[in-house]
Amino acid sequence: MATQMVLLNPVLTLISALVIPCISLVIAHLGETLRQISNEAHLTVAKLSEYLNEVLPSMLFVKASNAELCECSRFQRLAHADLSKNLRKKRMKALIPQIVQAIYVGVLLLLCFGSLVLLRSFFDGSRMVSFLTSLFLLVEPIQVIEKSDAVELDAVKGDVKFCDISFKYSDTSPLVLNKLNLHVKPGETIAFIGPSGGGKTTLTKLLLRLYDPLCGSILLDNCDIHKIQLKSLRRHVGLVSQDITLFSGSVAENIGYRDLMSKIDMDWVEHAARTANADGFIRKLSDGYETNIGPRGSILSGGQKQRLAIARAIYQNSSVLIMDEATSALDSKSEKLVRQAVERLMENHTVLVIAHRLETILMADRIFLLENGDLEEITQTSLLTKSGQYSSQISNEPVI
Ligand SMILES: Nc1ncnc2c1ncn2[C@@H]1O[C@H](COP(=O)(O)OP(=O)(O)OP(=O)(O)O)[C@@H](O)[C@H]1O
Repeated sequence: MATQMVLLNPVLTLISALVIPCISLVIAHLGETLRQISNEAHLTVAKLSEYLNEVLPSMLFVKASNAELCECSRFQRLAHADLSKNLRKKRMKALIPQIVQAIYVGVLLLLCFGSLVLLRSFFDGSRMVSFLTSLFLLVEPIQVIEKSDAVELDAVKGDVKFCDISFKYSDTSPLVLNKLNLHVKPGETIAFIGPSGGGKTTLTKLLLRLYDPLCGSILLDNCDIHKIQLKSLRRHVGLVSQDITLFSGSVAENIGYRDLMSKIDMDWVEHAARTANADGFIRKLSDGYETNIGPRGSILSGGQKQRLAIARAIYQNSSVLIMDEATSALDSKSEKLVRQAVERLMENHTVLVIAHRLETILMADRIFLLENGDLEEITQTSLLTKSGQYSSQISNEPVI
């Protein structure tokens, strides 16, 4: 387009070349302003939800302390701050395309007018239209500031690479991870052990892109996770969390959580439950797979909850699984059923497990000690000889 413009009229092209960077600067400035406003809006909504999470479960205490009015006004203050920040964000979002378009139209009109007045003699109408069209097509891509080139991954083998990863939670806090490198091959199970606060959970949070590393990159099947659509990344990387998040709703809805907004595949739900050793107890519930398990799965035992969480991971069918091993005590029969389910899970997935039980650690292909931001591979033998040293994190007993 630029060549075409030079051929049509070099003088006007020169003028346009001066104008285009100015437009880019204005657009970049608007984008930066929007980013700042968005950040502020995220903060206010975070404060509001933090407040609600704290106060709603303490309602009994609030009432007993006659503090309803005080809490009501605190809520109103936070809600109002959130509302005004979000309205500002919406206004800015709506305004930016209008401003950009107004600038384009203004510049085009200026160019039309200038060329008519100054160059009428050697710049006819058709050449003029051709020039302006070329200019428009040239400038158009500048506008795509919000378009993402993130890719969607269809199938993933489960190859994960952490390359020179460093991370800290804030500018003032110390490094949690320090130039850490790890290559996990497809189908491998890696156990992470280490002292509390060593950074095991943080490492897995980076893989899920809950946080971005300070430097370094994480690759999934050799594709930088920054370049993968977040939705796609989290479809391929599943999480079985330690606190076992179950929701009020039917067993089927909890297992088929991934498809809650579409159609849950009941055959696949039952397959997942069978693989996770959960089918037996589910069928004994009053309504089988349609039984409502109550808030946070309150009608289920600890072991049943764990098997349901594993069934959900199997249903999700992610190639990579992050498992933060639950530490709650189970009786030996239940413990065996859970262990079997975990073993089956490990068969078909790349698994990164934050392990607390010695048995789980020994099931892994490789074991890594994460301490003071560094990762050190240790063999089973040295683990067993050193087990006294890690005894606060590892136990043969189900409880740490
Ligand atoms: N959201 C957060 N903001 C600030 N610091 C955090 C946050 N989460 C964790 N940390 C800090 O980062 C460090 C690593 O925490 P992390 O949860 O990754 O450790 P961990 O090895 O998983 O510990 P544990 O075995 O006790 O779960 C700790 O010092 C912790 O205090």
